[in-house]
Amino acid sequence: MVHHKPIVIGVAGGSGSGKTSVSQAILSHFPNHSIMMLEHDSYYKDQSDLPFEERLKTNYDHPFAFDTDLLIDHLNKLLRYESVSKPVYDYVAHTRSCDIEIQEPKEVIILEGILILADKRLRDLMDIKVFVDTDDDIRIIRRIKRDIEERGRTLDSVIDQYLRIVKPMYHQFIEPTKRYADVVVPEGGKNHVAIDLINTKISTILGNFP
Ligand SMILES: Nc1ncnc2c1ncn2[C@@H]1O[C@H](COP(=O)(O)OP(=O)(O)O)[C@@H](O)[C@H]1O
Ligand SMILES: Nc1ccn([C@@H]2O[C@H](COP(=O)(O)O)[C@@H](O)[C@H]2O)c(=O)n1
Repeated sequence: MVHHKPIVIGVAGGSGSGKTSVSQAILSHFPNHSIMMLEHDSYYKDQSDLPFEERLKTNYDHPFAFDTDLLIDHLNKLLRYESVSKPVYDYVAHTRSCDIEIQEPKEVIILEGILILADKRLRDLMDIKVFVDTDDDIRIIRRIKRDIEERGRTLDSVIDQYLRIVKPMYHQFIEPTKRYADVVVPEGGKNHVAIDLINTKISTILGNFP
C-alpha cells in the first residue's frame, strides 16, 4: 500500500540543452520502480481552430503558449494517485493531436520543460529542481538537427525562429529560472556525476517512504 505522495523532479533548461537525455538517464536508473515522464510540451495550447499559417506565428517559447493550468490540474491528480488523460502534441501540425494518452499514477514523476521553473505553482510541487545548462551554440546545433529530422522543419525556418524568438525568450524567461534550481547540470545527458547525485537523492527519498 502506498502512503506517501509521489516524488516530483523538475527538469528545466533551454531547447536542446539535454533535458530529455537527463530525464531518460534518471528513468533508466530506476527500471524496477514506478516512474514516469510528464512533459510541459504536451500541454501546449490547442490551436486546431487556427489555420496552419496562423499557427506558424505563435511564440512557442513564451509562458502564454502553454495550458499550464491543465498541467497543474493533472499533476495534482497524479499526486493523489489518480490517472489522467494526457494531451499528445504534434510539432509538425503545431497543435494538439486528436490522441490522448492515459497516464497511470507513479511513485516518481519527472516533469520536463523549458519553462517549468518559471511558474511558482509548479516549483512548489517539486521535490528536486534541476536546470540543464548548455551553451547557446551547442543547443542551436542540436536543435537544427532534431527539428529537421523529427519536427518537419527546414534549415531556414529553424534559424529564423531561433534568432527571432527562441534565443531572446531563452534569455528573458528561461535562463533567469536557473536561480531556482537545486542542481545545475552543465552539458546535459553526459554529465554522469550530476545524474548520479540526482539519482542518489531520489533513492534516498524513496528509501524513506513508509
Ligand atoms: N550530451 C550530449 N551530447 C551530444 N548530443 C546530445 C547530448 N545530449 C543531447 N544530445 C542530442 O541533442 C538533441 C537534443 O537533446 P534533448 O535531450 O532532446 O534536449 P531537450 O529535451 O533539452 O530539447 C537530441 O537529438 C540529443 O540526442
Ligand atoms: N509547435 C511548436 C511547439 C514548440 N516548438 C519549440 O519547442 C521547443 C521546446 O521543446 P524542446 O524539446 O526543445 O525543449 C521550444 O523552444 C519551441 O520553440 C516549436 O518549434 N513548434
